[in-house]
Amino acid sequence: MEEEKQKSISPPPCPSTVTVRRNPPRRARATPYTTASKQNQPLSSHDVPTFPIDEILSIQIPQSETKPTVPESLKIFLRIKPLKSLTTKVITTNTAKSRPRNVWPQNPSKKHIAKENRNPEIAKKVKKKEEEAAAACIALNDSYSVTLTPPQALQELKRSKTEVYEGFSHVFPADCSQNDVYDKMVQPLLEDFMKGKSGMLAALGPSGSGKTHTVFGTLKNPGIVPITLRQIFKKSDESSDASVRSFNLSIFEICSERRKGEKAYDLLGSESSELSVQQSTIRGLKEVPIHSLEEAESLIGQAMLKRATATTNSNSQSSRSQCIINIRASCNRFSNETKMQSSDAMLTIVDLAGAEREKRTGNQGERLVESNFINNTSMVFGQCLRSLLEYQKNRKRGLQKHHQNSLLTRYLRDYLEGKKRMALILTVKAGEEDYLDTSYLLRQASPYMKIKFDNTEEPCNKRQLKTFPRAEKNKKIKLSAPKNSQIEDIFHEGRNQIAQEVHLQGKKADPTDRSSPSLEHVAQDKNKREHIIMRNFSKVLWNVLKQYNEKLKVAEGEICTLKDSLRREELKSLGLETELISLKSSCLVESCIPEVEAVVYANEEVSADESSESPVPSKNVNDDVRVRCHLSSQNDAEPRSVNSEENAGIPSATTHDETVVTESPRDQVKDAVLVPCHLSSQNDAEPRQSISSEENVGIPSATTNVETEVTEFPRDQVIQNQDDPTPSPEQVEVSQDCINSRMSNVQTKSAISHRCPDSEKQERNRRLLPAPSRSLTEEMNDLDIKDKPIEKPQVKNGKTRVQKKAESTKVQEIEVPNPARESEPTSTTKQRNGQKPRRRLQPAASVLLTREINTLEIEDDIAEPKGNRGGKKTTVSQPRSQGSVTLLRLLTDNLHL
Ligand SMILES: Nc1ncnc2c1ncn2[C@@H]1O[C@H](COP(=O)(O)OP(=O)(O)OP(=O)(O)O)[C@@H](O)[C@H]1O
Repeated sequence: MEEEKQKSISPPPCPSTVTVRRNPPRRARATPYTTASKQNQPLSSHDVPTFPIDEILSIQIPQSETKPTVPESLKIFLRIKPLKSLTTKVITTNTAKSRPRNVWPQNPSKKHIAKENRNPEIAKKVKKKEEEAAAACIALNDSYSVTLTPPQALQELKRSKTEVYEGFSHVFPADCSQNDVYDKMVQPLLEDFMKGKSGMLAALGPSGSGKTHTVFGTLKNPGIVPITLRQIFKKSDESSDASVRSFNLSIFEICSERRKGEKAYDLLGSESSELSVQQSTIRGLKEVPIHSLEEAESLIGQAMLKRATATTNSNSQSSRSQCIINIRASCNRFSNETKMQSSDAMLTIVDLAGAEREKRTGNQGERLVESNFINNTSMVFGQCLRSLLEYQKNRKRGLQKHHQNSLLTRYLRDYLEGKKRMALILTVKAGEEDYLDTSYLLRQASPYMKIKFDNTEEPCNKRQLKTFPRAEKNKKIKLSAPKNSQIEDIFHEGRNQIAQEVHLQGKKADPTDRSSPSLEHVAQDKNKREHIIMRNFSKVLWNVLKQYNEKLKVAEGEICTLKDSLRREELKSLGLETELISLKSSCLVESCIPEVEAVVYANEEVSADESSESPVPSKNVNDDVRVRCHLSSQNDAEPRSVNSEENAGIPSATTHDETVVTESPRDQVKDAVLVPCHLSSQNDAEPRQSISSEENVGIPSATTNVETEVTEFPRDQVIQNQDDPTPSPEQVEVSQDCINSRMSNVQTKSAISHRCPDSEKQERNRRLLPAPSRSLTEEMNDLDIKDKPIEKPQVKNGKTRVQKKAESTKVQEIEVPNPARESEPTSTTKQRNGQKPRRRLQPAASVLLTREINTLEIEDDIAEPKGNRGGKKTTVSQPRSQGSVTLLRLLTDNLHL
């Protein structure tokens, strides 16, 4: 136990071997202490040196100065043009003839000026006058501020006072050289440009203030463009990386043409070098590669000769256009000097046309139009800068899009939105007469100094991106439903677009061109665009299908409508046919008065024999009565002559009789009474000795509807008809026979109402009965035949349901609309709701038949409601035997009644 305790307390023994890690080699700097200890004795855990904290703390680390990054402000320079008096007066005193100004190439008159200036006397005079003149308008305070003094006249009027403008990046006095301007203003921009940063420099000022002189200069006194080019090539020569950069020069101008708006012309192109302008993109601009200064200067001279100039009161060679000079530096490979992959950079120098006052310039006509365009462009340019300033003060307001109002500002959009660095040089004239122009410019432009470039983007090759606006092309695909041919067009257009893009991208995807997108990016873009095109195509297809679906629905609706109209037309034609038949019949009747015209609607089951055997009641018809008789009968055939098998299931006949009685207006014929008589009879079997009860029972023997109608008829026709010996038509005979025969058999009424439409039944409510019928009615009245309510058999699903009545006698429904006949016995007629009494007429044979049937003690009956026009119903119950009921059921089932 003690040994174990000692082991646990004592430290572990040192290993015999030490592994030295050699990869990666980490060797601390040897200190005197460690080297000494190493030399003397080996290391042990007790000899570990203490951490040299005091030594470390004693080391003084130089504090790095972290300056807060101040956003760069817009640099505004001011250049004061030498007084006009200085040059002109000197010229006038020393030269007899004034020569026109010529900016490029150099004006030779200036040589004389320089020569005269060498004369000390003259120089003194000039200097004195220059100082006097300068004091009159603008005075240089220091390199960054000026004092503007109004002329004496304006001071007296107290309309204006002396103002101090300060904060300029630099103020160039009148006697400054072009090189001074370059050094102070252009040099910093050029350095950035050579590092791959784009920049813009613009000259602003009233007409004749020296913008063009500052930008282009003269041959002997070159401006910032020639000096810049010189410096570019000088730097390229000095730099070891000169071979990796190439420069291109492009110059174009924007001017206005009457009624044509703004136009852009390439000043390095051929004569007809109008450029196409699309939004902020100028297409077709010629970029000339420049390899030497001479080449560049030659191109500048060429462009200046092409530029639109004109003589005005302010300037003998006044620029009438906005001139833009682009120097593009493209980097071919990785730059050792900048240690970064440079991209294309653009240095843009703009010589704006000077704002003009109409009074001063005296412009008219074309010059005035130009002047308006120039002033407008200057105004828009200023608006853009002001709105940028306001936006930077209060970013919630948003940047107003003034740049859209002119082509120049559209082109310079990135600069005017503060995305790229730029510098402005204001050129002013110092004469008293120039006070207003100078004051206006300084007041307008001095606030621009507060514009910051804190959000400048890294230089990007926007021009290249603009060359193929993909988004715009995609927008052209309409999502509305086009026609079929349009779909194909869109599809092919999309395909062509993809092919075109791929072709262009393939061209751009040159491995030597670092600014072009990679091949992978191109492929992704292609897939994306293809996906968008296909999606749009499917949308279009879907819309077209929807349209066709709607059209199909409309077509179906039209088909239904046409079918309906066809059905209606068919019904109409049927109605017309029926009318024609009735007209024909009426014509026949009229010609045969007092003939009786009867139309018999008989079923196929009506046997001809039965009809022929019926007695002819023609003589019973009143002479002056026209009778239209529709007989519908249903009979179960003659029981004696037909065997049981034949009778079974065969409805004998259904007869509808409709008799129209026309009454003479003179005589008011008493016999001719308008008696709508509706007789429905149904008789089952005849005497049972000849037919078995099972076979015959239930067969509806007959249904007879008799309509009798009495109408007025001319007397003449009646007489004529009386005289007419023409016998009654066969229809009448048949109908009368049927009436007689059926009435003789009618004790019950078959309720096969579904064979006759309700309308027909209603029409048959009014019937005219002939004289025999009336007598029959009287006789039947004597027999105390009681009317029973007829229950209409309910037809459901094509089947007839026969309701049995306990008590039934016969069916008779007689309407007596003629009040003259009310006095006749109508005891058996049930009057309802105070309606007109009806008279029932039956032939004599029916009385006998009734008597016979009464003796048969028929138990069952089949009720059939007989509605009339007044909605009255008379029910008649008929007793039926068991057999007849069964037979009737069989018949109805087989015939689908
Ligand atoms: N700093 C200067 N030193 C000497 N001459 C100057 C200077 N500035 C301008 N000039 C002369 O003034 C005249 C008008 O100058 P310039 O044509 O450059 O004015 P501008 O502002 O371009 O006028 P515009 O807007 O009408 O074109 C020219 O003859 C030019 O040589």
